[in-house]
Order: sequence, then structure tokens, then C-alpha cells
Amino acid sequence: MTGGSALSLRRFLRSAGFAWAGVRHAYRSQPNFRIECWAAALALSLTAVLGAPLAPILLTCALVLSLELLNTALEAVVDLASPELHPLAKVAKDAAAAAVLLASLGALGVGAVVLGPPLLGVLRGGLP
Ligand SMILES: Nc1ncnc2c1ncn2[C@@H]1O[C@H](COP(=O)(O)OP(=O)(O)OP(=O)(O)O)[C@@H](O)[C@H]1O
Repeated sequence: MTGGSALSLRRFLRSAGFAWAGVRHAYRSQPNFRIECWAAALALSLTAVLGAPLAPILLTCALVLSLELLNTALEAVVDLASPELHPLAKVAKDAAAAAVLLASLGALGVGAVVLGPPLLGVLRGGLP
């Protein structure tokens, strides 16, 4: 490994460590993020057990969790910039919360379309 690529790997691992700290902070401080993590784990387990297509479920889980992390980041920035009540702070927080809600509703739809039929099949007869 050349000196340059060793340096890039170290930089990548350092950045990944910061990102992991963000995930741990969100998991500790945001009840909604905890629920979404466990819902994603459940959806991915069901996908594996039922032999359903993985890609749409994986992408949907990543979308919801990423938006919740961005919502957490935005809340922190808004609280830092505007600790007092301000109409623009409310717009920012509510719009970010709406993005998470919209993605979560979409995830429910994707889950129903992708996992619904094989789940019904199992409930009617046995594993596929
Ligand atoms: N600085 C502020 N100025 C104006 N409105 C705010 C401000 N901070 C929060 N709000 C509004 O008050 C309501 C509740 O805000 P809060 O921060 O408790 O959000 P939340 O939805 O409970 O999210 P979380 O529980 O993840 O912090 C939201 O409508 C939000 O937009």
C-alpha cells in the first residue's frame, strides 16, 4: 500500500468514526430514530425470511434513517442559531419533520407492496 492510499484509508476511517458518533447520538437522543432502526431491522429480517426482493426494502430503510439523521442535524443547528422561538425556526423544523413523515409513509407503502404478498402466502400456507 502506498503512503497516499494509507493516508486516504486513515482519513476514510476517521470520517466513518465521526459518522458513527452521529448515529450513536441520534440513537441515544431521538426516540423516533430508535423506533425506525428497529422497524428497519424487522423489515430486513422479514425480507430475508420471506425471500422478498432486498433492494427496495434496503433503499427505503436507508432513506428513512438518513432523513431522520438529517432532521436531527437540522434541529441541532436551529436550536443553536435560534434558541428563542422564531417563525423561521418553526418552518425549518416542521418541514424537516414533514420530510421524515413522508418518507415513513412511503416506506409503509413499499413494505406493504413488497412484503405483503409473500407474508399473506405464508399466513395462508407455509414458507415460500
Ligand atoms: N426555536 C423555535 N422557534 C419556533 N418554533 C419552534 C422552535 N423550536 C421548536 N419549535 C416548534 O415547536 C414544535 C415542537 O418542537 P420540538 O423541537 O419539540 O420538536 P419535536 O417535533 O417534538 O421533535 P423532537 O422531539 O425530535 O425534538 C414544532 O412545531 C417546532 O417547529
